[in-house]
Amino acid sequence: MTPALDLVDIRKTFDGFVALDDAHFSAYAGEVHALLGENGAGKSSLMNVACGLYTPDAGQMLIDGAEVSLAGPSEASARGIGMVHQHFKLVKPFTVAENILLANPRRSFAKGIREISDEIRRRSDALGFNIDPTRRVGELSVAEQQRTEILKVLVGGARILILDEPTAVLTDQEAETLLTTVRGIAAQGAAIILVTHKLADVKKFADRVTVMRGGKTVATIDPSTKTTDELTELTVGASLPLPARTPGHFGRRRIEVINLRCTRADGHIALEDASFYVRAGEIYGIAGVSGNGQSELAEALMGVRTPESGLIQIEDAGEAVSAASPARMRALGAAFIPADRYSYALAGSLSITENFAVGGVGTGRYGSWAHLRQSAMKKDAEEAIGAFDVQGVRTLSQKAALLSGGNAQKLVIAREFSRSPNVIVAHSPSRGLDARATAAVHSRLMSAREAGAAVILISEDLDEALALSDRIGVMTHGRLVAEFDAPADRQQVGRAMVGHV
Ligand SMILES: Nc1ncnc2c1ncn2[C@@H]1O[C@H](COP(=O)(O)OP(=O)(O)OP(=O)(O)O)[C@@H](O)[C@H]1O
Repeated sequence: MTPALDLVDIRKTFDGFVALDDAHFSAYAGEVHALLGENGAGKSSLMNVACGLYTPDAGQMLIDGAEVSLAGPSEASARGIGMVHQHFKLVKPFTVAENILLANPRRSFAKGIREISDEIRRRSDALGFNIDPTRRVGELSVAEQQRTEILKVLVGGARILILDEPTAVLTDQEAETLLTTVRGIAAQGAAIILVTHKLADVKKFADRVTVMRGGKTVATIDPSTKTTDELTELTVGASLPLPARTPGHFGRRRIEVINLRCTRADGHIALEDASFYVRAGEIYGIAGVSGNGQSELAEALMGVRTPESGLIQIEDAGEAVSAASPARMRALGAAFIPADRYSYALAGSLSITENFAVGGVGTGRYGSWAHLRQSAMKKDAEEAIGAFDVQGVRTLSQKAALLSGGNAQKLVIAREFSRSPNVIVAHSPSRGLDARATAAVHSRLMSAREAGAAVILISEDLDEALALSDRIGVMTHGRLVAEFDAPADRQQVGRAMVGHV
């Protein structure tokens, strides 16, 4: 059989840095082929070659056995290659239908917005996506935006579908549904490439897996022949368990959220009467199917969304801070790890040093705004990058946007933890991280808890929430419907997440 997509000896360098070193990869129609590798291994770069975003320095690309040289992403799309990127490429003020129109001009202009909206509804229903084509993308949760991206490439007629970490933001149930759907799409003749860090998904849903390390392909195997530990070892070395739970020593209530209410721009109530507190030395997990108010809660806590009513109180602040700016929240000792790091945590066009030091500028640590002490900024950034193992940093003046997804997240985490915060709001903090980096983030959260910080962990990964949290609140439809003390029963929490309390 001829592969639908065949990448042979692909080499790609960036300013002399070798990101892909004779990498190879092939995918057949009808298969789900997973691509594994640690953060910075070259997975996204290889797939960016496949979808016409990067031109390789050397190597061959074949579609259905015929060599092609893609002029750009639109040629890739015309040849049936569709990629859903880790960081979405949607226009937030536009509706779902407008975004899909924009991405598929040749198909959709002939059809018009009404027909495209009908097609989106039909496909969305068939896939169980529940996406309304008339909603603005900026009002959608991260998971809903991802479903929109998948619909976008399917409407575009993709038959070689590249999904870059599609389950990173989904709950078990959502991930299971999505991957089952994806298997169905493969069974109908598409080649599915699944870039992921989730080994359980690879074992359950992939027919083959290719592992990359340092820009090279190290193996292509049948995942059912390996255990999860063996796959981890092949990817990042020895497997790393979650940190052992130490008994909690809880202090006073450090942050309290009282009757918070937020309404989305479309009039939907996103948060209703949300109330909870977190004590010093405690991790409070918020579990829930994404799109149930978690993003709005995180935004309100970060100070980027003004609640309609309710309070957020931080101990010792002497004031309720429900409408405080992010700067004020930070001045009160809060640190933020948002789910959407490129919208809220990093300025991609600024350098690594600038992104790292920005939080400290207001404190006077780096001199005044007019006379910034660049050397001190660089020194701190360099130390943090070493301590947090941010890889792929060629120079500190390199733009943050050029880091791989996982390493960009590590940069955010390095900056936020370096301030010894007393309140931490972490939303899907291990999203896109490989096993080693995930373990490092988990142990950082545990150490912050031991140092007396109050941690709010909003996570769509139930295992992560269960392993780390001292108490877990479950959100559905914008309300906290149940609360469990550790050790919480997985089944019970799962039932509460789908509305059976
Ligand atoms: N446009 C670019 N310019 C400069 N360097 C780049 C560019 N794209 C990727 N790189 C570098 O190439 C290396 C491989 O990155 P890539 O994004 O392919 O890794 P990845 O395996 O997808 O990682 P992750 O799991 O973190 O997403 C990284 O060191 C990254 O910084």
